[in-house]
Amino acid sequence: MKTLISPEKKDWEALMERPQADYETLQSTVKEVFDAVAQNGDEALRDYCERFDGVRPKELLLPANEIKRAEGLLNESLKQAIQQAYRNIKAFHEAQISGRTEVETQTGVRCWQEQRPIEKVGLYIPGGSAPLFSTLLMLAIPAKIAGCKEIVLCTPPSREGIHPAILYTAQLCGVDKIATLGGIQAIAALTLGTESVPAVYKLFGPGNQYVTAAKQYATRYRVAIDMPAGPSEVLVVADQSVPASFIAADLLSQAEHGPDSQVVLVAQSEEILPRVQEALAEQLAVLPRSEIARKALQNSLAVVFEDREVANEFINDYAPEHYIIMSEDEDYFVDHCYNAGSVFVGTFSPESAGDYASGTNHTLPTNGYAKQYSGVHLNSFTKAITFQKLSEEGIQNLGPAVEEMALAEGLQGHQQAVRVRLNYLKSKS
Ligand SMILES: NC(=O)c1ccc[n+]([C@@H]2O[C@H](COP(=O)([O-])OP(=O)(O)OC[C@H]3O[C@@H](n4cnc5c(N)ncnc54)[C@H](O)[C@@H]3O)[C@@H](O)[C@H]2O)c1
Ligand SMILES: N[C@H](CO)Cc1c[nH]c[nH+]1
Ligand SMILES: [Zn+2]
Repeated sequence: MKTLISPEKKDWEALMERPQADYETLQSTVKEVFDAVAQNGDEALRDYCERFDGVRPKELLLPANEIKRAEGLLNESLKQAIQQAYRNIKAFHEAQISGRTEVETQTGVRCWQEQRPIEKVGLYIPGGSAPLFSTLLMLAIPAKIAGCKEIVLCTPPSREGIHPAILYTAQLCGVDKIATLGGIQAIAALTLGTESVPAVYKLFGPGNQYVTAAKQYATRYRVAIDMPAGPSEVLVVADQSVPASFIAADLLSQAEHGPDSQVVLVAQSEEILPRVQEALAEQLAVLPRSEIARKALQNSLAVVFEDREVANEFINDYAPEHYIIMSEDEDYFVDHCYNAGSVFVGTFSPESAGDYASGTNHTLPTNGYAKQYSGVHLNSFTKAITFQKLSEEGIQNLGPAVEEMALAEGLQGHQQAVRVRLNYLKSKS
């Protein structure tokens, strides 16, 4: 980890940079795959599966009996854990159901807004380096609560097929359309539609830089995306009261996701650093994914700011995907947090709790996009539609103002739509 003591503000921008693959190479690969899928459908999907994942699936959509079979392959304690997570995530997302907003803006003019589901959605479940069945809970549960009609799931195939925990979770959530597709080709299939894979209206889910670039590219085809949810990251702010082993474990929990993950420690005192370095070394020595985590740590950062206001400004500028606050200044940092995907407050709130089972969603904006995007939530799966109904009295009350404004914009057709009604009502009375 690169260590800096009170870096000056002019140097912050460089510190905010996340590890990035070469943009031009990414874009040209994404375009190549989209063009091929547009032209050759399923056949192109099989070709790219073979090239990027080393398998050529015969059936791109999994048959229902294979999905059912997974239940028998999972041990009981894992099933219980998944069910516990399911209940918490469902409870938290059900609580987000927002009713209809209705206002009579003036007499006879009634306006209301309701959430209606996005009918067709595509869920991407990462599976390149770990089978993230937890992501399936995070996406399928709110999609179901929202009432989405068609839910299509894509996840990368391996020689052993799809991991049984992904299939079990899909069945638990009531998702039965599963395509064995990963990476750019999965996103292209869900965007363009092929013989086997239906096109959807909105794409959800995290992924590596290929997946994220493909989702951003997909928006040119009239498909929406949840947000750029790329390589995982965490920022921990800590003071000297926190056990170094907690800080190290939290940093490693995200560093182990991939070599392009980034973790940041904002220490409120320099004295913390050697203790954290020691704890990191100790924990890395026994971490099965230590090679990946070590690479991520090379792109990572420890900064010291003794002044909590400066620390807070740095944190909001960095806009972390996950933000862990372990400090006696907890209330200050919570109250002054403006840019973060999800916040973990206090010494006993490890980020892993939110990754799996506390109830919040783990599909979150990375790479500084927490400045403008929220993580996935229930209304990511809905659209707010507005309605209005004007009574005779309502059009009489509102009409003259609309006419006046339409004329001032030089739009007589608009004025006419009001005038014919007002004339009609006048002739009736
Ligand atoms: N932000 C979030 O909310 C969030 C949540 C969970 C996971 N994540 C991140 O998701 C990522 C998962 O990545 P992953 O790689 O394990 O799985 P993945 O499923 O995202 O990507 C695997 C796919 O990448 C494609 N690919 C690999 N190398 C390629 C190449 N050279 N050219 C073209 N395509 C290639 C392959 O098709 C493969 O199927 C991690 O970075 C993790 O940190 C983020
Ligand atoms: N930390 C990831 C989000 O960035 C989510 C995850 C799934 N499994 C483990 N972690
Ligand atoms: Zn994680």
